[in-house]
Amino acid sequence: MKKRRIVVKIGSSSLTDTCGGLSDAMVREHAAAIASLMQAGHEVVLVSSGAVAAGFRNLGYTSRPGSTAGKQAAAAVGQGLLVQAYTEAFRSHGIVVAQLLLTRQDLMRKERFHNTGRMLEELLHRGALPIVNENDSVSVEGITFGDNDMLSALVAGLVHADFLSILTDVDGLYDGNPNSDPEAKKYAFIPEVHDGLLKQATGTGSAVGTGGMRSKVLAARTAGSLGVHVFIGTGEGAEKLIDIVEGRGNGTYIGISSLMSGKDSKRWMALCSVPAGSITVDSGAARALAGKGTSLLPVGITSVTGTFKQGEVVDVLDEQGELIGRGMVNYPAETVREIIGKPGDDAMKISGGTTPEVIHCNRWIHLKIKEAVR
Ligand SMILES: Nc1ncnc2c1ncn2[C@@H]1O[C@H](COP(=O)(O)OP(=O)(O)O)[C@@H](O)[C@H]1O
Ligand SMILES: N[C@@H](CCC(=O)OP(=O)(O)O)C(=O)O
Repeated sequence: MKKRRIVVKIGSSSLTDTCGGLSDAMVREHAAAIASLMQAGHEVVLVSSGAVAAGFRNLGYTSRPGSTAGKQAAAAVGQGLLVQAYTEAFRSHGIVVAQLLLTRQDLMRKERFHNTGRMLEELLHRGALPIVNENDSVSVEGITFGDNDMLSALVAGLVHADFLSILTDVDGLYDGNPNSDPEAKKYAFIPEVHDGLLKQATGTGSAVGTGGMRSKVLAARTAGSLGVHVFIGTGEGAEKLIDIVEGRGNGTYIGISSLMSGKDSKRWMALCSVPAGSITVDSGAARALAGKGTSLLPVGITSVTGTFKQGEVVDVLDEQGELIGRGMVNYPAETVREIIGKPGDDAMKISGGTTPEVIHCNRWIHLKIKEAVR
């Protein structure tokens, strides 16, 4: 499996109950899921909310405080509790955690932006798990990130992440708030965020969260513009994040339309198959394959690696060696080598086959991940 850089955002509602206070069981479950991702070779940055929700009860509030001073005071208590809980939960997986509290100004100034990026790179390089939150206690009203959904999108852009997984208490984006509208229908895939979606996603959230679904959709739009694909939803158990990254998540995928909206075989080809080799194509073929309904012909192929058999899946690379898609081949590697660059009729004579197509368009998936790959 390709090693990816993944930002995981966990909302307050997925860490605490409505009365406030951290749920150790929830923290441990998230930690186990993140540990599985890291053990699979992925790099992870965690953006975790929960400081205000974890702290308000200890200060005598009966619900999440509304005032700025109340929120700042609750966060000052809760942030320590939050990181302590994560430190202990990750210790059992042998993972060192690092706390990073950011203010809007840290990303607004170019030098501080790059400095923050370099520090995150160093932590990732050392195998640590950065845990990011807004520095609520000192953030100045009016110049905050607004919510951690937007912070997670900006962090994903900052570290050039491939993927942002926003974990929340609802199993995806619906065309209305499912908590108040039982008829609301869920979106499985959304190619890109348009204004209509923003109207359907309200700012009404859980008792402990901020921003509701609207802030997640806005964050997904920002992440998309930074080349990061997004998942919004939920999951259970230690494998939930692996499932999400591999396309089996319980939620909504945004910005991976060509990757995810195909038939099951295409999804498998894109996400789970192990390519048996690769075929490099010239720029004309690369452009054609990006369009709809085009098959790969020998004339566009420039080189072949591996010893794949007929029916196996191969990576298709452009002239720069970037992955542009995957397909199931009609011919084994040795035959493809013989027909490289040949027109269709010649290719069929040489191969003895009934079709000139090396990969038929029905067995091809264009992976629009180029812009998201570091
Ligand atoms: N269109 C929608 N689809 C799904 N959930 C929605 C929608 N509109 C509003 N919501 C609400 O958004 C909530 C999640 O937001 P929030 O409480 O801020 O979560 P978190 O604490 O994880 O950031 C859901 O519990 C749901 O009530
Ligand atoms: N920085 C705040 C989180 C604010 C926020 O966006 O919360 P949420 O909607 O639960 O992700 C905290 O730690 O409480």
